[in-house]
Amino acid sequence: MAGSGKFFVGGNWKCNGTKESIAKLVSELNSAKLESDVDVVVSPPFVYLDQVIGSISNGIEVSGQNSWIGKGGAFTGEISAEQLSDIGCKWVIHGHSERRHILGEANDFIGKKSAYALEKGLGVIACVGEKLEEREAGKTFDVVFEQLKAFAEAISGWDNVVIAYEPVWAIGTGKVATPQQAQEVHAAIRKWLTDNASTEVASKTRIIYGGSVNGANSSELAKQADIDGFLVGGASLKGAEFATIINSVTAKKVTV
Ligand SMILES: O=C[C@H](O)COP(=O)(O)O
Repeated sequence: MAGSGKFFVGGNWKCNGTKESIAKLVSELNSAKLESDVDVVVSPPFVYLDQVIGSISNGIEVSGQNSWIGKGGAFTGEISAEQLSDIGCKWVIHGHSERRHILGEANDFIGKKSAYALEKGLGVIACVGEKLEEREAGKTFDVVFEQLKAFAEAISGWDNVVIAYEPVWAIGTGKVATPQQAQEVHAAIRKWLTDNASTEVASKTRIIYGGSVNGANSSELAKQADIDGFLVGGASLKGAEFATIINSVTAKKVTV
């Protein structure tokens, strides 16, 4: 079963940029010619969210890169879902491998954060993906399903959730998963959704790929039946290249 949701492309700017470089990137994105049938979301560092929200156009929405597990208060260094919403963010990224593996965020903690953000009206980009040693040990599906289960146990439904499959070995390494490797896991995630949620959820939920996506490989990846878009890191910092990735939806239209 292929996905039926609108193509979705996220740009995760991670901990990059200055006021000046971000103004330039936003201006490139505002003037880019983008296909209309794509949901486009960019995720700047927290300190630049307001700048981007106040200047971005072209139908592009804005996401936080993280949010706190519950209501705000005495949690130094954290940002609450309410605060993201208050300044005009529509989305938040949870479960990114850099937070799982560098900052030690655990499955159940991530699931709870997502549940809270969804309750507060944000869409969640829910990231899953295996490390190289897990892939080599034949554990890719076990790891990914365990991560999905933690989201499923915490949230009350998959509406407003986009699942990002990001194999850790492909992130920022230039080592992209082949279209077949990505398709295999995306199809397995969709089957998991059929078995653990419903056929309708499986069909509607966007499953996007992340890990060294660029303007040269996005079309081949987009042609895969179960790849409904991308979560892009490095290449989303270049306006023209990010536009090429967004517009790779045209490769999808030819094949479906
Ligand atoms: O969130 C985005 C991913 O971590 C991919 O990053 P990358 O495109 O730089 O490999």
